[in-house]
Parts: sequence; C-alpha cells; structure tokens
Amino acid sequence: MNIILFGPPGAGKGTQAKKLVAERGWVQLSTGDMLRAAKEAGTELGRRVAAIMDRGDLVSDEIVIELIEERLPDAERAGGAIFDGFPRTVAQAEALDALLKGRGAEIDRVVRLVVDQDELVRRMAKRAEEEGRADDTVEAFKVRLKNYNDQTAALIPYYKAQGKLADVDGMGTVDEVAASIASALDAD
Ligand SMILES: Nc1ncnc2c1ncn2[C@@H]1O[C@H](COP(=O)(O)OP(=O)(O)OP(=O)(O)O)[C@@H](O)[C@H]1O
Ligand SMILES: Nc1ncnc2c1ncn2[C@@H]1O[C@H](COP(=O)(O)O)[C@@H](O)[C@H]1O
Repeated sequence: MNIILFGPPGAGKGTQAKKLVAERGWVQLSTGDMLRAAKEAGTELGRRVAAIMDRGDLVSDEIVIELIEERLPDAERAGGAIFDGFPRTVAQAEALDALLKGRGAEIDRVVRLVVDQDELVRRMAKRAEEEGRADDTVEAFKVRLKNYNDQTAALIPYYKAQGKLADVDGMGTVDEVAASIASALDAD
C-alpha cells in the first residue's frame, strides 16, 4: 500500500502519518523530517538546504526525489509507504510515479486533509510554541502557504485525473480525522 497524505502546511499530515505507522506498521516517508535531520546533523546536504527551509521555500526536486528513492526499499519491506510532504510539485509526482512503476508498484490513494486557513495559522502558532521549528514564524508560514498554493495544489487535479484523490475533513480532533482517513483508505 502506497499512500500520500496531502494538504497545506500545518494540516496534520505528520500527526496522522505517525498514527498510521503505529496502527498499520507502514513506514512514514517525510522529506521534511529527513531534511531537518540532515540540517540538525550538520551534513553537507543540511548546510545546503538550511536557509531555503528556514525561509519556507522548496528545496530542489532532485534532492527530495533522491531522498525518497533511498527509502523505498524500507517501505516495501514494511508493506506500506506513507508519503508525507512529498510530492510537492508536478515534477516530483511524475518522478514518484516512475520510481514506483519501476518497482512494480503505484500510488494507491491520496488523502487530502482539508483544513481552513485560520485553523492552519492556529496550529502553526501552537507548533511554534511546542517544537520551535525555524519555519513556524509568521513570515515563513506565509511563504510556505504561497508555495503550496502556487506549486503543490496543482497535484489535486493531477491525482484526481488518476482517480486516486480522497478528500478528508481535517478540522476535527486528531482521532476524528484518523477515523475519516481510515474510512478513506479502507473504502474500495
Ligand atoms: N486534528 C488536529 N487538531 C488540532 N491540532 C492538530 C490536529 N492535527 C495536528 N494538530 C497540530 O497541528 C500542528 C501541525 O500538525 P502537523 O505537524 O502534523 O502538520 P503537517 O501537515 O505535517 O505540517 P507541515 O506540512 O508544516 O510539516 C501540530 O502542532 C499538531 O500537534
Ligand atoms: N517535497 C519537498 N519538496 C521541496 N521541499 C521540501 C519537500 N519536503 C520538505 N521540503 C522542505 O522542508 C521544509 C519542511 O517540510 P515539511 O514537510 O513542512 O516538514 C519545507 O518548507 C521545504 O523547505
């Protein structure tokens, strides 16, 4: 099973991905987490992407595609991949389709968490207090939202055309959203 948790910054993708890992044993493939780990470890990659991430911009397609490709075997062994924060551009989505096809697999479902903008701002402010992420400032959040609207939202028609998109109300509690995701995944 290969699923994408899709939605704007702060919609709850990471939160729900972790619940699916705990409940279904699948592997979370979060490019944001991978890049933050590289940044915190001070690797060459981390140093290259730090400023881009801190201001809320997207790093290059090549970097994130390579990170994902490296982790696909882990997900295969676990029987499922939860793509979180990837793909974010049409080029990334096309690359993912090609990578999976080369391994005899495909994306099974794209779960889009629908959350209104005021709630995104509230969640981002709460996360800023709890986690202190460098890109949870008001300025960086604006850039991330703009990048989502300008580049990532184009994936909605992309996956709709493939018949894979399932919209889920992301405005409820974490458990309510998880139940809606489970229904979307377990539907035929
Ligand atoms: N259903 C929910 N109700 C209230 N708060 C939530 C809900 N889901 C997640 N949150 C909180 O909102 C914040 C953002 O959630 P999360 O990090 O999962 O979002 P995300 O979509 O992965 O964001 P990003 O794309 O910016 O990494 C976190 O502080 C999280 O605890
Ligand atoms: N798929 C991605 N394409 C480009 N840049 C990405 C991608 N995933 C993560 N990034 C960078 O990391 C931060 C944080 O990502 P989150 O998914 O919000 O944790 C993002 O703003 C990009 O700079």
